[in-house]
Amino acid sequence: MPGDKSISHRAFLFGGLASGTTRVTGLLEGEDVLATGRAMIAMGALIRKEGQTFVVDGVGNGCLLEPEEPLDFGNAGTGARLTMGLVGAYHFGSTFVGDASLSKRPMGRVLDPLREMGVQVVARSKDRLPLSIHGPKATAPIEYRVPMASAQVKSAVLFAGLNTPGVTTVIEPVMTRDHTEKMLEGFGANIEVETKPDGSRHIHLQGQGELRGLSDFQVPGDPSSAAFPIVAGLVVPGSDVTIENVLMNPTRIGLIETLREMGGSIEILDARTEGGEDVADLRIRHSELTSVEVTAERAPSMIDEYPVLAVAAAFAKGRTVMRGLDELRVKESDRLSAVAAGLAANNVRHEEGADWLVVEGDPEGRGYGGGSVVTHLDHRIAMSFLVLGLASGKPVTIDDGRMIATSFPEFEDLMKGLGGMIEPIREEA
Ligand SMILES: O=C(O)C1=C[C@@H](OP(=O)(O)O)[C@@H](O)[C@H](O)C1
Ligand SMILES: C=C(OP(=O)(O)O)C(=O)O
Repeated sequence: MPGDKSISHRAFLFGGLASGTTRVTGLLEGEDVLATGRAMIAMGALIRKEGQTFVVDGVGNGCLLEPEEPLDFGNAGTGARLTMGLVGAYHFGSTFVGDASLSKRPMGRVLDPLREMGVQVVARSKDRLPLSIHGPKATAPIEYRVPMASAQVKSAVLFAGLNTPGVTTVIEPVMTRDHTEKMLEGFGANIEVETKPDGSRHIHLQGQGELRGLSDFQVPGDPSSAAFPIVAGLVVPGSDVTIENVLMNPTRIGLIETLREMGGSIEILDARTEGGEDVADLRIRHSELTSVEVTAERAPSMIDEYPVLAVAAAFAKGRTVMRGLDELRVKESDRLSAVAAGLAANNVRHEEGADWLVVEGDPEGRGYGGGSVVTHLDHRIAMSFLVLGLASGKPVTIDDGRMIATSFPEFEDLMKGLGGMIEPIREEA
């Protein structure tokens, strides 16, 4: 599996900021993560590759350099938002640009807390890219309650807190992926996490402390990428697939839990801890799936996996109901409507609501396929519908597969290696 995308972004950010050298293995070499690496280089970090290891020489906390050119984050929401937090606490200017998809996504969710800390923002319209930010002489520490379930917002405020005097506190009402907190601790930051009786988490970070590079940082395989061969293995008759080295952090395994509840045969082999994270190998066998109701509480632990869950649901007996999907509307595409449109184009019965989706499955799927899916520059829409095509009666076509390289550059080869028929139709130059 390619390295986890969330952890890979953070490996460049923390490694580039720490003093000393961080050696990272297993990093995802996808376009999104590489954009974050380039941004850190533009601000003074040195990054080189030795064999399979990325060697990152950091600048030291508080010592980033002003970037001379706009920082281009391409398709990468995580990279752009976390870096905005990071540079917001520096008394210099930086400009953020991105592709057509990223330029439509809301940035106000990270800019609002940064403004509270004293950061100036100049955006052409409604806090969308392209935009420029400039930090004050010293940012003011804040206590910030994250208004939506978002690890990116939580992390952006914590990154800003790193170069802010005093204690920055982030309160998250529901737990989201905890990679930033874990890595802050690993890199030596002074951080304390309290879980309150109501389940909310209060994260306190003492600013301006030293971060130290890590001599051996390993990025485990990405469960959000593993989701595609997992669902393919469950829905394609005759499959028996083993996927090695998958991150099993409890904040990331909602899809695996849901598919097991649907009757999916997913065996957890050799569960172990590596570099402070739970990791396992997974054996997946073709299964008869049954519909389930997926509650809104599960959304944060599988937020990027709903498009491919919808594909699994298409082959499950009964009506699968998924609730609490409002955040899907602000991803690389409006994923809720992109999924609904892709299902409609390929004869899968479904209903779309403001923040819910119902998929009515057909385990045989003979009538499925034949449609063309509009991906809207969204890698997960592209990969999900290619998986639908693997088990459908007729082929499924996607309009553009190039974005797959943002998170899973090996996708086509890996799926073909498993026996999947994926044919690129490339236009002659
Ligand atoms: O923090 C992260 O690495 C991510 C958080 C999630 O976004 P939100 O914070 O917007 O939920 C997720 O969708 C994204 O792919 C990666
Ligand atoms: C939402 C995603 O990424 P990002 O927000 O980093 O663009 C994703 O990878 O599914």
